[in-house]
Amino acid sequence: MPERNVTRTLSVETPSMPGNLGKVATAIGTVGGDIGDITTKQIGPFSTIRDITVHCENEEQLQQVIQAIESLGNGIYVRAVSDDVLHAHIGGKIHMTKRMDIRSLADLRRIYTPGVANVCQLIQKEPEKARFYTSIGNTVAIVTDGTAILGLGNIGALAGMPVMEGKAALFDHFAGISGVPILLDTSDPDEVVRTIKHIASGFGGILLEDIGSPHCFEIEERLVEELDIPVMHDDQHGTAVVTLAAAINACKNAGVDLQSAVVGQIGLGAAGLAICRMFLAYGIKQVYGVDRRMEAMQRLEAYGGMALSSIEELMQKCDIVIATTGVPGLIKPEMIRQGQVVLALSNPKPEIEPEEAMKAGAVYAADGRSVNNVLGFPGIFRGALNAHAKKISHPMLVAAAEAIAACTKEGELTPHPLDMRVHQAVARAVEEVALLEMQEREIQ
Ligand SMILES: NC(=O)c1ccc[n+]([C@@H]2O[C@H](COP(=O)([O-])OP(=O)(O)OC[C@H]3O[C@@H](n4cnc5c(N)ncnc54)[C@H](O)[C@@H]3O)[C@@H](O)[C@H]2O)c1
Ligand SMILES: O=C(O)C[C@H](O)C(=O)O
Ligand SMILES: [Mg+2]
Repeated sequence: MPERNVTRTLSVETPSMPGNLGKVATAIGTVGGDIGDITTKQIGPFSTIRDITVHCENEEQLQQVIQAIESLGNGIYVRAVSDDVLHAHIGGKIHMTKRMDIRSLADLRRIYTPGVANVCQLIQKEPEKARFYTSIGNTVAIVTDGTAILGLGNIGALAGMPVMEGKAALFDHFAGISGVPILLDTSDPDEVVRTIKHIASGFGGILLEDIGSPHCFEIEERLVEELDIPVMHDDQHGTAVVTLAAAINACKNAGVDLQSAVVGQIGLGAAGLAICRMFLAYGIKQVYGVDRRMEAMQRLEAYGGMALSSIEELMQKCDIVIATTGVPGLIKPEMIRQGQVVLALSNPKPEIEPEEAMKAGAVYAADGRSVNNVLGFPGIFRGALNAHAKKISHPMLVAAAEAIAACTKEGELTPHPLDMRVHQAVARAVEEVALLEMQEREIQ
């Protein structure tokens, strides 16, 4: 099945006569369009209007679909073409809402002045009570500087807002956490760290999102060190957790020992380097990497990985290949080695389509839609917030990866992202490890 990146809803008018819908459907299929939903909007004595959702490989094919319908003639034509994805974004995807009714003046005085003043003074005297009497303990800032929005590059924080709103929607849905997008107009580590520290008291945690490398490393390290709430760069550790889960399952399914597998990472930016560090810390001995930037390769070597000089060499050498470069089509089918596991994780388009990799001989192949950090970050923060953890430690991340792996159906690499049990299992596993770590620290 070819990749279908363009989805549009066509408003199609036909004379109200049996057979016309069939003609339209055949016209769409003849040029390769794939029909999704069909909704009848209006049936009149003379004409019928239907919304037909069509998935196409590209814009060119969409135009062919429209032409094919129009060329049917006899009163059949396309009235309008609309973009459902764009439509779904009108007004944004999130909204902050109240948690109680405001029906009477008594309600008003209880939740607002004068009642609220007492609560303020209580928190002034005992700041730790803010976690109990405000939403802070359940609110996470989703912070971006817009420098690595998906694989679209440095498009700015404002253009990245739809992604941040998406992450906030996922936080709410999968973990009941309020995510608040924060857009920064600076990438300077000093300024980013200073800004986040100035706003941190209003949040129970900080999720750094789509902040490019190498400045993301310094920003995260400093914030983890200087703040006493969980801070995690999703593109680094959220991705590493889910990739480790996929690798655990790939090896289990193939009857291979993960620790002795040869792993290759193409692209050693935020996601790629964190994946290598996670794999090395998990005990995998041979982790190779390539990047077009020398300093990224040096960073890999500093963590115990091995740099290679070309993608071709890496593809020859490795049993499991992971790519996070943001470059669609970077892996050519002829580079695939028989029996390889290929995880091409760049969004919105992978380095190679999974179907193409499988056709070329891969034993397992996945892209960034199925191996996606959505499986990790909601549960990781839920667990950390539940435990009142001050940091997200490596063992907490490993526990998350193992929980994701354990929730996966036999023969697959990752679980279904909409399966609530996965997010609950991740939260439980992370909370347990966090509480254990806190107990151990108290004993010492
Ligand atoms: N599936 C997921 O959950 C997930 C999570 C995070 C990131 N990603 C994807 O990974 C990609 C990278 O994200 P990032 O945050 O790591 O960005 P980044 O900018 O930090 O890293 C990209 C790295 O790829 C390298 N690179 C680019 N082109 C290359 C080439 N031709 N050959 C070798 N190296 C090359 C760059 O030098 C850089 O080091 C994006 O497309 C993003 O969508 C996916
Ligand atoms: O946003 C996603 O879908 C995953 C990831 O955070 C990315 O940047 O690609
Ligand atoms: Mg991201």
